[in-house]
Parts: sequence; C-alpha cells; structure tokens
Amino acid sequence: MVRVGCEALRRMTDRAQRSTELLFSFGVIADVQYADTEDGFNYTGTRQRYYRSSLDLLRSAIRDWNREAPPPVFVLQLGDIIDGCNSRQKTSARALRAVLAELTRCRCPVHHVWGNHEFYNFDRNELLTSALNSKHLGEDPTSGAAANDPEGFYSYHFSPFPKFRFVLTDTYDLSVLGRQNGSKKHQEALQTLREKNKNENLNSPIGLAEQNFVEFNGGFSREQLEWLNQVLTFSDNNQEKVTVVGHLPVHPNSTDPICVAWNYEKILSVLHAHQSVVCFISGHDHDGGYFLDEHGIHHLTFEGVIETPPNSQAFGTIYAHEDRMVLVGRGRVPNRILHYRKTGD
Ligand SMILES: Nc1ccn([C@@H]2O[C@H](COP(=O)(O)OP(=O)(O)OC[C@H](O)CO)[C@@H](O)[C@H]2O)c(=O)n1
Repeated sequence: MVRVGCEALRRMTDRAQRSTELLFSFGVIADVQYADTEDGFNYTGTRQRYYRSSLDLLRSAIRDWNREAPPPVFVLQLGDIIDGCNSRQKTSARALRAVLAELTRCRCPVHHVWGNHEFYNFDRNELLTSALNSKHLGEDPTSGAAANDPEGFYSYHFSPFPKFRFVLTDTYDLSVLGRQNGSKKHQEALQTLREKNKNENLNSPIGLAEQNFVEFNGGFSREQLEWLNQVLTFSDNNQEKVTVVGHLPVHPNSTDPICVAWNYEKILSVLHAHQSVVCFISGHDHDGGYFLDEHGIHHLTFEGVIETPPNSQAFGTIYAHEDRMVLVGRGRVPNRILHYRKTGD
C-alpha cells in the first residue's frame, strides 16, 4: 500500500504542476459500490467490502478535489457507484440519491460510465433518464447510437482542452446484464457466454479456458467499435491525445484476467490502429492494476473504493502536460508518470 503524507502529497502535486506547463487536471474514482448495509466480503471471502464507509470516502474525495488549486476540470466516475445488494434490499433509488447528493457538491462536471452493479439496480431506460447519464456533457450527444434505441449503447466523447479528447465507452453493450430478455443483443450475449462458459452459475470462472467469460462482464458490439474507430480517426487527423474510458479493463496484463472485457482483443486492435490513443482508464478490478502495452498505450485500472478501509482512500488526480500525464494517487492508488507514446510507435 502506498501511503502519501500531506506534505509529500503537496510536494508531488507542486512538482507535477511545475515541470513543463500544466495544461489541465481531472479527478478519477472507481467502484464506490455504496449501500447502507453492514460490511461484508467479496465472493471468495478474501477482501472486506466497506459498504457504508464508501460514501464517506466519496465525500472526502470530492472535498479534496474542491480544495485543489487549480481545480480539476472534470471527474471521471468509473462505474459501480452503488452496490447490487441495494436491488435485493429494495434500496436502489435511496442509495442512488445518497451518492448523487455527494456528487452535486463537486464543483466540476462528473462524467459517468456504467458497470455491472448499475445493471443489478436499474435497467438501461432508467439509467438513460437518471443523473448517471452524463451524455449531455459530451460533444455531439447524438453521435453513436440514438438515445431511444433499445439496442443502443451509452458512449460519448468530449474535449476538455484543445488537442485532448476523452472517449467514454459502454463495456456492457454486449452483455446479458442490462439487455432486455429476448432482445437481439441479449440473445447474442447469452449465446456467446454459454459457448464459452459451461458452468451452471454463469458468474463462475471455474474451469474456463477464458476466465473473463462470466456474466458480470460484457463487451463491445460491432457498431460501437465502428463508432470508436470513427472518433479516433477524427482525433488522429486533429493530432489529439485521447484517453479512452470504460468500466472493464481491456488489457489482460492490467488486471486479474477474470475482470477483462469479453472481446478485449477487438477493442485493442481498434485502439492500436490509432496513434492518438495514449491511455485506457478502467475500474472493476478492486485491486487495481497497470500495464504499458507494446504500442505505448497506458492501461490504468483504478483501485476500488468499496474494498478500501475507512482510514485509507482510493482516488486520484491526473495532471495533463504537453508530454505526459501525472497521476497523483491517494491511499491505495499509486502515483504514476504516463509519458505519451511517440508518434509512429
Ligand atoms: N467467482 C464468482 C464471482 C462472483 N460471483 C457473483 O457474481 C456477481 C458479481 O460479483 P461481484 O464480486 O459483486 O462483482 P464486482 O463487480 O463487485 O467485482 C468484480 C471483480 O470480482 C472484482 O475483483 C455477484 O452476484 C457474485 O456473487 C460468482 O457467482 N462467482
């Protein structure tokens, strides 16, 4: 665990901002999984889950971001903001109100992606009409799939600073979670899952050749990959630096292989075809992870708040410079320097 004292944090933040001009900064937080319920454990019983404390940690992260100078220009909320146990306890709406009340204190816009726990609590229509739909913060909010298309996907992009772009992806576009029973995407996802996973419990990875083919994961439709390809082509032509974001990691070396998106090879080949892509940021694996791939793309998996003890933290601020991004992590999130790949890598 990396512990960063106040003075050390101030020095690092100063250093991150001083050496070559700071262009902008943004906050990142993953897997809050709030529930007003007693602490518990993950499925294998190896990690404690602090359901109530996660709301306090979210509050203190927002307080810290609000105090930063210069302030972050936006926050990325990487999904699983409330836990699936709320659905069983019929507290989904109340839990969502509690986390949104905290998020409204944030002085900058918050961009949301959707994880498996969003779909344990809500269907896609409910999510689209909720405050967890931040697509209105994107450029060209009608790009990608139409908002009222039941087979559509939730993805958008925005540019917070000239020559920088962030693309939010839907890693549950192809999934049995969140798709209407009998819909085309549900049928396709269930068929894919059953081909790869012969277990009675489709959440179980026991005996699988490809451990990630479990029900709590998902993947990308062809339409979404085509959309992503178009956005990245624009970014290449405009000489932008692009960070792609999703709940699920897309590189098996950046996470426990059980947590990676189903058809991660497909999205990796799209990312690798575009020189503009510098980073992929995800959550889902509460232990976090990092990998610099052979094309120079940084894969950053954020540690989850839910498995973070009350006396620690799990969030970060990323400082964007001309030549690199600098992650200043808090608590379980380590500091990292992410140099951009050289054009032509
Ligand atoms: N081996 C397993 C693991 C999980 N399940 C069941 O699947 C559902 C989702 O699991 P959960 O741990 O809640 O998912 P998270 O998104 O919080 O975490 C994902 C990674 O595990 C983090 O490292 C739930 O119903 C589990 O009971 C299962 O059956 N078998």
